[in-house]
Amino acid sequence: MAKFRIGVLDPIATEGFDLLKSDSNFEYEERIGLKGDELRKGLAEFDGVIIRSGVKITAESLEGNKRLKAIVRAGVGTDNIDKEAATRLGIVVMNTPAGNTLSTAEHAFALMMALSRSIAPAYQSLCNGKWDRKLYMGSQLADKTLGIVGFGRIGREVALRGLAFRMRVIAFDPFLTDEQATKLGVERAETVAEMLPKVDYLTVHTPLTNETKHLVSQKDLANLKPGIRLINCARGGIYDEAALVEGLNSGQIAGVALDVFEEEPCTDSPLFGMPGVVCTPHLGASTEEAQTQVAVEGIQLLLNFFNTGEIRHAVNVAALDPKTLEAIRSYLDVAYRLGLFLSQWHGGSVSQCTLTYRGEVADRDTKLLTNAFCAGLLERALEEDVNIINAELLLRERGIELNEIRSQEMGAFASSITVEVSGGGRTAKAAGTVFGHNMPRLVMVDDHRLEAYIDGNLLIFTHQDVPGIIGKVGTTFGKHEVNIAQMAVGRSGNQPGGHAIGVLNLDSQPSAAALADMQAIPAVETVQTIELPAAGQMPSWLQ
Ligand SMILES: NC(=O)C1=CN([C@@H]2O[C@H](COP(=O)(O)OP(=O)(O)OC[C@H]3O[C@@H](n4cnc5c(N)ncnc54)[C@H](O)[C@@H]3O)[C@@H](O)[C@H]2O)C=CC1
Ligand SMILES: O=C(O)C(=O)COP(=O)(O)O
Repeated sequence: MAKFRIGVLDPIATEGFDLLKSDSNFEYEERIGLKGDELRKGLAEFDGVIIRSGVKITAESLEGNKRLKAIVRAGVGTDNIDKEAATRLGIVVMNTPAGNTLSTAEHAFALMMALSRSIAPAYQSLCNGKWDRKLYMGSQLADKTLGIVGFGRIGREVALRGLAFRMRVIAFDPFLTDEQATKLGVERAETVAEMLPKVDYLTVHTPLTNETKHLVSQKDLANLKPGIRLINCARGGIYDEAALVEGLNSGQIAGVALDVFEEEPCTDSPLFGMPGVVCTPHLGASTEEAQTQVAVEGIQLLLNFFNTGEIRHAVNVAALDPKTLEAIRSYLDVAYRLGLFLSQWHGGSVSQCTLTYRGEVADRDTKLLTNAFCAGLLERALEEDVNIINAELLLRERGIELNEIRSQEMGAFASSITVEVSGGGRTAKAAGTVFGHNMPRLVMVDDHRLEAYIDGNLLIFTHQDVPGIIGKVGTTFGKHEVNIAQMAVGRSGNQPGGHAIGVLNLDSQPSAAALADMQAIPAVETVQTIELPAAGQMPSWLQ
């Protein structure tokens, strides 16, 4: 078997390389600093890549990529990855959310202390041969108020350190409750604006979003407590850098410490060299401990993904651990086959799909099952590869409405998936289940209950439920030397004499002449072939 090829596109710790080398299913190449066309070509040579904040994976760099299946961010922020473009191509994006939490919290705190005691300029003045003790009069942290915006992993660790330094801590995060705040010994603010006039230090620990961009801008300057010190160890752009310069010049702001910048790398800024400013080049996660942890965790994510299909810490798809995958693999297969079946049985343009999960399967991760169905439904229609990562997005992008219903009621089977697709004035319906451990079955077509294999060459014929039909069908295919492996018939409402449907599993594809003879049988109304993968044959993303 060919080895999985991994690209290491930003520097990672040696422990990560050691882990990669220990698995013989993998080979890797280090390619640091790729950009533009070089990056696009490079990305197409790998099955998986691991990155940090250096390389920018844009939509252009992924264009036409048919090989890449996984991008791992050895760290937290995935803002340097165009996740929508990755999702559209069916590439899973995963990160290592906790490996650098402590180091980053410590760095934010280090910056805060450096600001309060003018550590950097005092040392610089010593280096310049001066002994200036008066100029560097500091400010004590104890009894000061620390404002924290973003109370996730890092924000909470910063709070603990603030409390240890006997600071009063006020936090704002839309997910922070009063109860949690009380338990952690902090006060909860309702808004950032409410916090600004109260805090002596403000530190931000959120991603950069539309809501957090320029969270402190020129219009907020007058609302800041005079003499405030601002720290950003999260993402550049959360503070408006121009407003910081203005606030420092007017004296409203006493100090600014930045580890991150609107444009990175940033080697030139009006802030650099201003009194009261200390900056570092994105060093929050740069400790041996954090780098070892994120490199090992990140490589492990890649090994597990390619070896077992496990999806962990994904930012663009639901998680899927090996146990769950094993438990629902057969249902993923049924859902995928129902999609393939219905795209052909409906035959027209679909505008709405409703999936109903009944029985035990309703307690499973139905989002993944729905994705598998979408992959089947789209597979024959689209040029691009469809899998459980991109299928739902591609479906919704085509304006197709998707509904999910879950019911614990079992119906005729312990578990079943029923799907109704409609569009262009036609509605088609099918249901599937799994017999035993891994025998997928089609148990309903439109309103006809039956029990048919859902693999290989299917032939579906609707007919009037009159005696002799089955014999005639058998004779017709015998004449054309097409072997019928299996036949299932379902009646509408299970009453004799009405409309019925027959599903044949054929050993080979019937010729046009065989189909014409079939259509010529009196009482046969419609005849349609449907192509499905052979039993046990699954798409690569399901193996
Ligand atoms: N400087 C560096 O080297 C590093 C920077 N980071 C950055 O630090 C930031 C925080 O990381 P973690 O704490 O690990 O993430 P996290 O996901 O644990 O926490 C983020 C918190 O921000 C909150 N949030 C989101 N929007 C908000 C808003 N509009 N207002 C207030 N709160 C909001 C969320 O509810 C969440 O609690 C991320 O941007 C990450 O990329 C992380 C590691 C290293
Ligand atoms: O984890 C994060 O979000 C970081 O910003 C750390 O960036 P880095 O991996 O040190 O380039």
